[in-house]
Formats: sequence, C-alpha cells, structure tokens
Amino acid sequence: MTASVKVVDHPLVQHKLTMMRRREASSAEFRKLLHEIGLFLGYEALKDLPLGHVMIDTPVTAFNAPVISGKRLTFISILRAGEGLLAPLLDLVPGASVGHIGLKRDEVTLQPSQYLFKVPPHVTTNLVIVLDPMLATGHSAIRAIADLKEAGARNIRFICLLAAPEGVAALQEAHPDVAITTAAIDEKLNDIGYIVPGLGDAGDRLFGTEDH
Ligand SMILES: O=P(O)(O)OC[C@H]1O[C@H](OP(=O)(O)OP(=O)(O)O)[C@H](O)[C@@H]1O
Ligand SMILES: O=c1cc[nH]c(=O)[nH]1
Ligand SMILES: [Mg+2]
Repeated sequence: MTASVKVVDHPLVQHKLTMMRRREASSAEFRKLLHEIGLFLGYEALKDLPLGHVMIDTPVTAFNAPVISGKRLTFISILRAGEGLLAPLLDLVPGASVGHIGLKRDEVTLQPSQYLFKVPPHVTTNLVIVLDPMLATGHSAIRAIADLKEAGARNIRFICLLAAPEGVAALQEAHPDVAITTAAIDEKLNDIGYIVPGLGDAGDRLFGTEDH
C-alpha cells in the first residue's frame, strides 16, 4: 500500500507560499516565510505522535496530563535547502536528533551527487523526518531515503514545501512506505527540471547565492 500525500491547504499556508514564490521576495522574507510554513507542515506531519500521561500539579489541582511519549524523532536536513525547514521543526521538537545529507543536483543529468552523509545512530529506531523544500524529479529525496534505509532507518516521513506531480509519483513508486506532507503540488516540471510555477532554486533563494 502507498503511504499518504497530505497537502496542507490552510489559507495561511497558501498565502505565505504565494508571498515566497514572488520573484521580488528577498532572502530574508523567503527564509522567514519558509520558517512559518515549516511550523504548519510539522504540525500536520506529526499529528499522530503518540501521547502518554504524567501527573502534574497545576496551581489548582493534580492532573494526569498528556505528554508526547514513545516515538523519538530524528530530523534529516537535505542540504542546503533542507536547513530552511530544519529550524522550524526544531522549534517544534527541540529534543530531536539531527542528521545531514548533502546532495547537489547535476543541472544536466538531474541526478544528485552526495557530498555528506552524517546521521545519528538512532535512525534505526526513531521516527525519521526527511526535510527538503523541493520535490522536483524526486531523485534527491529517493536517494536520501534509500541511503537512510541502508543505514537502518525503518520509519520515515518526508516533508517538503512544494512538489511536482512527477516527483510525488517517483517518490511513491520508489518508497511506498514514506508519507509525504507538502504545502502544494504544482503543475509540472519544465524541460530543465524546475517546478512550474514553482519558486526557482530554493537553496539559492534561502541563502542569496543565485547568479547575478
Ligand atoms: O527532486 P530533485 O529533482 O532531485 O530536485 C530537488 C532538489 O534540488 C534542490 O537542491 P539542489 O541540488 O539545488 O541543492 P541546494 O539545496 O544546495 O541548492 C532541492 O533542495 C532538492 O534537494
Ligand atoms: O524548481 C526546483 C527544482 C529543483 N530544485 C529547486 O530548488 N527548485
Ligand atoms: Mg539548489
């Protein structure tokens, strides 16, 4: 069975995404908006975390109160652009462990090459959330998740800001066990592998490295 694809269509998310897509949005605006949307995406992707209970004292009474229990979390940032989602996810779950996978897409072949793979040992037992704003051909996400499985990860979810239908289909085909949470599925890829209408190169826009 194929895992779910959840599009977070909340008006606040859609509005903020529109602001990000604008050519004239600065890196500072882009980063801030990605952070804000990342909080909503994380909220949605983690909504089934199991709860336990602990006894606490409020100023009024003792109370058996809900707390997150059981699942420990590892966030995996696909460099560079994943860093823009890592920060809001760590705001939500400060105690999560963090791994980094450095991938750079070749502009001609559209295949990613890996320059870093550094993940904590608990990926084998934790719930692993892979973060990358862009799911275009899907090659980068597919490679990252394959390498995480090779490292022993078994329980993996993927959060992105924006997906192409081609990327969603490819990721579902390669990793049918991985649920996807995104703010939008756009129309298509263009002939150089960019999401249309998209927002351009997320890494460059986050870090201000686009060609001038
Ligand atoms: O689905 P795909 O076709 O693989 O494309 C998506 C990948 O491309 C971008 O990274 P990029 O290679 O530009 O690296 P960067 O984050 O350093 O800019 C993006 O952040 C994804 O990792
Ligand atoms: O549209 C795209 C496709 C791949 N990577 C990006 O950053 N943007
Ligand atoms: Mg890039």
